[in-house]
Amino acid sequence: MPWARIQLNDGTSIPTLAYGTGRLKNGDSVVGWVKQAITAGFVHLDVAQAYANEEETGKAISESGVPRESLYITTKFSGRDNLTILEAAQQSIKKLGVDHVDLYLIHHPRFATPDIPTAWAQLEKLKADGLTKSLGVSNFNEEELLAILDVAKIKPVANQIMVHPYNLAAQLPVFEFGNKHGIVTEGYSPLQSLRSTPGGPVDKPVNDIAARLSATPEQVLLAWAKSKNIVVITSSRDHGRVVSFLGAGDLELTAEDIAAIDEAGNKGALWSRACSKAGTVLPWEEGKLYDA
Ligand SMILES: NC(=O)C1=CN([C@@H]2O[C@H](COP(=O)(O)OP(=O)(O)OC[C@H]3O[C@@H](n4cnc5c(N)ncnc54)[C@H](OP(=O)(O)O)[C@@H]3O)[C@@H](O)[C@H]2O)C=CC1
Repeated sequence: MPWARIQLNDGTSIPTLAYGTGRLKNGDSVVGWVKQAITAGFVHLDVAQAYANEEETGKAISESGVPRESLYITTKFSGRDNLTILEAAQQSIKKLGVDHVDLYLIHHPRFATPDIPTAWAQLEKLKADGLTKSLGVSNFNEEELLAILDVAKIKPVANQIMVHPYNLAAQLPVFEFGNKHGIVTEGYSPLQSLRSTPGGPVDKPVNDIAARLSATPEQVLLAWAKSKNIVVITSSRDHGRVVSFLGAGDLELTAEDIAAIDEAGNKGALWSRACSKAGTVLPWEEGKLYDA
């Protein structure tokens, strides 16, 4: 099954692969990178006020020639420029050159000011005013999600959190809480192990599976994330990678493949924690990735 869409609790659906603009800097190049992703076939764009490239993303959307209604656009309130949630959403929409976004997230609970219930009520107003189709959050834990569910007239559809093999176990409680309450998990930084921890325990199963399936390690990691029934949020400036990420939706990992990556990820996380307690730094630990 290629990258499909999954149903959200408000009756809309979301494409399960997204192209994120978080690492895209340098003005004009951003337009080219985002356009390249849209032209290759990415239909879901993940942007944020904090990434400071909504305008370039908007330009890429318009230059791509792909109709707005074929795209799924997420942006986030990141507490920048002393704007209220309403002002920030209006500004983002204007910069993106659209009349509404598909999903609006609170980027981090620390931006839910003065408190989570008040911020959530402001998000609900955005939906009532037609500025966004769906509402969600990012980097929220179970307690913070509960603070919304306790008051929500409209439930969050998604919680965007970091998901890669080394932190899956640490993220499972919030992931399962989401499942229980109909909140889809979006997983960002699926390629973290390749980027910042080369040589870690996950590499061997990932490389073995990639060789067997004539795939790249990146594709295997994306297929692994997909197997968890989450929305996968990745990115690349490289045309070949962009195309290969789209193709990763067709990779068929076996239950054994998935279990081997899970196991190596857990082992890596545990090993990392034990070593950091003992004061040893492993080569693949550089970058302090293990947010577990
Ligand atoms: N809500 C939140 O708080 C956060 C949300 N996000 C969202 O998720 C998106 C994706 O996050 P990101 O961490 O970039 O996702 P990934 O883990 O998928 O990493 C993508 C990056 O990895 C690089 N890469 C790919 N393959 C390799 C390799 N083999 N070796 C080294 N580097 C490689 C790519 O570089 P290249 O361009 O050269 O191909 C690209 O910059 C962000 O853009 C943002 O939209 C991210 C972080 C936090």
